[in-house]
Amino acid sequence: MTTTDPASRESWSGNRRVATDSGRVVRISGPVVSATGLPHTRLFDVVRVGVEQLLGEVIKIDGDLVVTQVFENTTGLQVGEPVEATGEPLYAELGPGLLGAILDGTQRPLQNLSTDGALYIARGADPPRLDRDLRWDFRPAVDVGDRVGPGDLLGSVPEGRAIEHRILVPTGVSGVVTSVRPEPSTILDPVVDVDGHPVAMLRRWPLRRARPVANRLPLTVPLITGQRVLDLLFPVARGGSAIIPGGFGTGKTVLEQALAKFSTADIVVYVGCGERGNELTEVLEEFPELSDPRTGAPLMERTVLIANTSNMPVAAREASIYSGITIAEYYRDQGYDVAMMADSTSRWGEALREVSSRLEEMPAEDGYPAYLATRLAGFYERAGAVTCLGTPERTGAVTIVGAVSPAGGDFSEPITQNSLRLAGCFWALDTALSRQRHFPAVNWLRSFSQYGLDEWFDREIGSDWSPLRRWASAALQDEGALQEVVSLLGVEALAAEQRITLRIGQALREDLLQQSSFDDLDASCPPQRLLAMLRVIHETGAAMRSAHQRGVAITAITSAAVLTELGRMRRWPPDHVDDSATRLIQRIAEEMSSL
Ligand SMILES: Nc1ncnc2c1ncn2[C@@H]1O[C@H](COP(=O)(O)OP(=O)(O)OP(=O)(O)O)[C@@H](O)[C@H]1O
Repeated sequence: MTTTDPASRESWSGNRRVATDSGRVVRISGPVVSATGLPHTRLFDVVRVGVEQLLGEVIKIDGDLVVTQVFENTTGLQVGEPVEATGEPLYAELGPGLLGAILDGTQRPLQNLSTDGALYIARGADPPRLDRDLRWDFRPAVDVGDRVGPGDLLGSVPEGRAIEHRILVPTGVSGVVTSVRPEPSTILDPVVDVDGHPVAMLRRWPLRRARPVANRLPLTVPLITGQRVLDLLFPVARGGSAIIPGGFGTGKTVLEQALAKFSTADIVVYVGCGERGNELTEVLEEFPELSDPRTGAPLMERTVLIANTSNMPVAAREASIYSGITIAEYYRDQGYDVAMMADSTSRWGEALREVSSRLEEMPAEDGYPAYLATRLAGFYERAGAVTCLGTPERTGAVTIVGAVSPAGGDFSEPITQNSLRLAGCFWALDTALSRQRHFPAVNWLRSFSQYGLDEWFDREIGSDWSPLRRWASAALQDEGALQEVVSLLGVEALAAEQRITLRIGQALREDLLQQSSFDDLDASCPPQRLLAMLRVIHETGAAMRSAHQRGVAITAITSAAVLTELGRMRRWPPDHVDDSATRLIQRIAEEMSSL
């Protein structure tokens, strides 16, 4: 067996928290703690700070002064207390047992949820990130004598009902399989020997480094979100990225949660970053109750929740983002389609700003550090659809959806602007729409998607998808322009043809784009149903125009009682949408011709 760097070996075989260096605290400024006496310590090495052994990470080295950010509350910490360096960067522990977990930013299991909405974990606690005692039914995929290399499939264990957890050969390991143990094993038990060296199921990956892949693939398949406004007008690619900027209360969290529940990803990693404790407790209480709309099994069986509330130390927000994306990459490498939701990336940016100001760095725009753009880019660039390393050949994807909370809903602020340049979709939430209770409050004039997915939709859903999508988009734009005229001059100023456009725009907005996340029947809409609804609205426009050409008065056309039927499309029985659409198109045509 060959291993590259033994210090970064991924195959874990025991707890080896060894202090390589030991110094003293000389300065404390909130989460930023400086120490001396750590001459061998490197940037981003993990440190244990104070007598309570608080978890931290080196973020700056200035001569013999080592500056760290501490992921736990530093209240009570005193100058002179010891600081130990471990000589290792921050790692994620990866292996069976991750799915269904509820973790803090540094991947510690969060067990105690209090009733007042706060989440507690004892300071300095260093529990195993994954259960060391649980036995998993390892099913080998290799035989003695097989030659294996990084990323090759060694075997799998069932994790929940939906996911087969694939155990891969760690990076840096290659050779011939010399023994296989097809038996119930803990994550630390060797399951395969390669050239006589044991390989267990647990992996350790540094959080800040993207994982190697064989190949990045073009993004040609959508991640179906179940949200009509997104799938129709601003679809996100599987392996792409999207941001949801929106002012206070515009529906970012509700939308992120809807995506976590209903998108077509195999696995969801949901990171609640710096949001209010009660909001996150709601998520933590609600998710375990939910069942997977696809399999009926508990949704948590394919979900990992990372919670980092606003009352937790700011530095841990960064760790929660990196933990989330590393877990997402881990399942991607197994060949899964993973979606990572981050709510909210602004709170991470604010944490960077706070730490940077305590470091007395030169601030850039709005007080954010000059490296804000690079940090955000490093995160969004970890999205992608890839051919994974190793055999059998498999593809996987990580799609990132990041909420952004600009103060006062002002999209010109640095986090929105920097994220906008990086993400392929911009789903702009609009305060005016949310005040009108138009949800999801995605503004169809300001949002965009850069992914060309028409070909997929035309092939897989219906060949009229892309023409109808273009028609709907143009109709909404035209209606927007006409609304301005109406607000100045009144509806009477419009020609009959324009009043039909106005009514069709209204149908698109109210009967198609609006979708309540709290309506069990309508919270998620498959694309086939969406297309059927769109066809009906399109045909309604045609029927109204032909009535107008026959000389029917415009007020009779736009106020025809049958138009209220459009509002009932969302209640169609799921199995008969095409029949329901055909019947409604016929009925509207008949009623329009009887006017
Ligand atoms: N898709 C939706 N369907 C129905 N109601 C919605 C939807 N989205 C948002 N709402 C309503 O808007 C409220 C606020 O939504 P949410 O908490 O997601 O906003 P937010 O942007 O995350 O807020 P904050 O800025 O506080 O983080 C919800 O409690 C709900 O009443």
